[in-house]
Amino acid sequence: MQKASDRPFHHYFGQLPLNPRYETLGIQDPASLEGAQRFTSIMWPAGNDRFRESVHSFSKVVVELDQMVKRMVFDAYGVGRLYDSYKASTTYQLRCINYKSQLTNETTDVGLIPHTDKNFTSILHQNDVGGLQIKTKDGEWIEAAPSSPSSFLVLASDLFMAWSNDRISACEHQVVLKEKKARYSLALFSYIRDGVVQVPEEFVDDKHPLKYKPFGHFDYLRFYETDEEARKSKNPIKAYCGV
Ligand SMILES: O=C(O)CCC(=O)C(=O)O
Ligand SMILES: [Fe+2]
Repeated sequence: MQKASDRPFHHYFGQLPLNPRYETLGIQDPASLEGAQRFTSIMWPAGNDRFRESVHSFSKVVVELDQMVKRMVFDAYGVGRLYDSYKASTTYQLRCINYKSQLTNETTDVGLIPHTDKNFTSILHQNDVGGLQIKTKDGEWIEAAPSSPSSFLVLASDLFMAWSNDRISACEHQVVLKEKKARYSLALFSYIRDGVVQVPEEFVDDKHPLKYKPFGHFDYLRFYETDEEARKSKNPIKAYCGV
């Protein structure tokens, strides 16, 4: 397998001791023709137009959904003025995820252990094999069953929480594999490519003191990737840049 990205968390993952059934490949900038082409040429040096077209057209639509949701949230929180510059510094990764149906002597139903994502937003789409669960604010796990085959789930991740000075919570989720079939899902992750992530001044006042220092998104990912303690922490983004 060719390592095709120097960005943290943009490469292949699989055979992880905590998540043995989870395996995923990341496609960088999937909504651009160049991004879809770059990945396709790595996997199929002789070309695969159908795959490239599917990645590109799927990602374009899901990126539009991401932008629409974020614009609504920025407007609702009174910081619509920041949306365009935020959008200009956003980059995307599409992760194609496979949960193996069975491993030899495999007994675990763990697909993915409980976590929050380390990006800004995640948009998830799963096949007919369910398993995604979301933790409510009361600490209860609920099934996130799609209402139709074309359902998408938009989750706020660590960056959305830090940027909003904790007004928005990062969504804790996990995958529990109850069926014997293979499970496939697609996750579009958004990242801040340039500059620092900073809490807007509108979110800070006497009642809401600043909770996060300005930080770079990829610096946070590198910290998380290399720091064992950070990965064990209940709230790694607070450990990284909490005030
Ligand atoms: O497979 C899913 O539905 C969720 C994937 C996920 O949470 C992740 O890759 O971070
Ligand atoms: Fe996740």
